[in-house]
Amino acid sequence: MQRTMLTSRLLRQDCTCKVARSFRRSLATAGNQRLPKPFNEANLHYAQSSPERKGLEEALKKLRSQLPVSVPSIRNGKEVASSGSDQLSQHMPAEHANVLAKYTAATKEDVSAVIEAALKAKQEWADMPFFDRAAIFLRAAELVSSKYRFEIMAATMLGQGKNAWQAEIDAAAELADFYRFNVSFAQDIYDRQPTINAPGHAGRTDWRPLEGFVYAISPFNFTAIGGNLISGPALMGNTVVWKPSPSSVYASHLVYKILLEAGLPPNVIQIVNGDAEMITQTVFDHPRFAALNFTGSSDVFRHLYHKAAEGVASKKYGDFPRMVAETSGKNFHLIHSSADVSNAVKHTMRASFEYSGQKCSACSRVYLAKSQADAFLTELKQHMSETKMGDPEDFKNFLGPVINRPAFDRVTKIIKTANEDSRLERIAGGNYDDSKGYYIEPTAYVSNTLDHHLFDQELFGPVLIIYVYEDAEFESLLAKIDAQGGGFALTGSIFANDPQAIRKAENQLRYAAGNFYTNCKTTGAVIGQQSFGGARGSGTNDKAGSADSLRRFTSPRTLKEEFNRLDSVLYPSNL
Ligand SMILES: NC(=O)c1ccc[n+]([C@@H]2O[C@H](COP(=O)([O-])OP(=O)(O)OC[C@H]3O[C@@H](n4cnc5c(N)ncnc54)[C@H](O)[C@@H]3O)[C@@H](O)[C@H]2O)c1
Ligand SMILES: N[C@@H](CCC=O)C(=O)O
Repeated sequence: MQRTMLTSRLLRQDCTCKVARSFRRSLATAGNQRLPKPFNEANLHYAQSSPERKGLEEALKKLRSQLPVSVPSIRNGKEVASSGSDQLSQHMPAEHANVLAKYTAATKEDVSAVIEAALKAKQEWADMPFFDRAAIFLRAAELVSSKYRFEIMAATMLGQGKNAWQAEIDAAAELADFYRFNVSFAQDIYDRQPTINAPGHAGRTDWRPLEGFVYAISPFNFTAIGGNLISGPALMGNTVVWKPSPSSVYASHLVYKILLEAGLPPNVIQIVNGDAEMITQTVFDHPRFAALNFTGSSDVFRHLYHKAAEGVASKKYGDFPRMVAETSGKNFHLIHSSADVSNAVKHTMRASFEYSGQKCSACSRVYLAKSQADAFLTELKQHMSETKMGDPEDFKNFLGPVINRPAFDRVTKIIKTANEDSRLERIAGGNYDDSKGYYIEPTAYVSNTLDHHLFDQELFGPVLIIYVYEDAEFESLLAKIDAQGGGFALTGSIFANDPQAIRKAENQLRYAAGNFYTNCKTTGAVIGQQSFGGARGSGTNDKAGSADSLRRFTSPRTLKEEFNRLDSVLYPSNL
């Protein structure tokens, strides 16, 4: 009897608590909520004896002491230990004999189960108030920029071969920026509501998530890009299946772990590693495949577009899947006769050789005015001979290795062929060494002709090709710059002090770059300041780091309600 009374008291209490909780929730959600204004994470500088350098060194030491780390698969929010014969490894580009991480390849059955789990998780996630969804990503931004800053940077340095500065601007700052700014971009979209209603009418827009699941595929070269490809669609209420690059498995796992710690419910985002073709085929065979969010090379995207188009043609999918992609570039610096040469050289050094040219935005073709050529080339050669290359953990090194064996073989083959090419004069670099890591010297050639295939090929390594033009040919050159570049149109810069030259370049190169810069380099777009992406062969130009990109992961529903009744079938003109 006593027990029954106690139980019913507890039940009543529980009930009261639930009511109180739901009352609090309804109080908390009454009124329009304004999320905090986003801000760019301030960069730490890692100067000698700085606390951040010490913190990073400790994180690197700790990670080294744990190698190889085991990356578990996470299913239903729980870790499944790596095991069995389907084990794969992520090697370190600076020490290719060493394994950074071991992980398990997903089977076809795993991928199917992950898709079903994503579809199951979807309703509850989409129903969660936006404020609560956003709070998870804002919390994650804080975890990235504080508790996990050095850990995720260390993973990016050892795994993807970035030095401290490159890891800082990517895995710490840009990742936190993506989370904070995406929240504000999502808010902008939800705020888009009809502003005009006829008397007695009310209209609304319901920014629905897509009907189905989103598939995200990320490249190796930016830890932050993976974080963005998944967080944008998820913020808009979608669930996401994520296939990271095999060369960034460990850093991607940390990105995911941080999101789970920040409160992301199980299965809202799930990682599948392994055979890219099989995983993608399994995804594309599913009728609820709703969107691809891809960053990587143009050729891979073309292949994926083709596959998805086959599914569209055979009416496999409920919706026309959204295809969102940021891909390759063949980016240019155009140096005008009025340019500040020394400034142009320094920007070119950074744009072409930072992170060994492995940025989609890297400058890999330069058009140089003849009157500036001596000064430009002399200073460029000097910087190239002084620049230090080596272990990314050594803070003095400006550039490190390229990512893996295929990248090393591809770029060194380009160099070997170029070294033999009588149309090209090698002005610096040209050596390479893969005895320990995949190291390629910063290399530059001056071409005596504009009609060289190196002006049309994405190199994705520390190799630059330069053409010296007659100052008087500036205007006719613009058409050539526009026409070459391998059909890509990602980033480009003009260096000039003559406003007419800047205006002409800006106008005539309107479609040659999605991000066009004046007197600064082609790399280094900052989230919230320069949204990023290009058209032509460089992608769908939905602009990473903008509301436009998040908008692609919604399917708006228009609602209208009338408050008056209709009194007649006939129009006034019928009477
Ligand atoms: N425009 C941008 O914002 C941007 C940013 C970063 C990188 N990139 C581009 O990415 C490339 C470098 O990155 P990468 O080497 O990781 O590119 P990649 O195209 O080789 O790989 C990108 C992703 O696609 C996957 N993939 C490869 N083949 C596949 C297939 N057949 N089916 C399904 N998935 C497949 C990879 O596993 C990886 O996850 C460069 O071309 C660079 O310009 C572009
Ligand atoms: N958004 C980066 C490039 C990302 C591609 O690799 C930049 O602007 O440099």
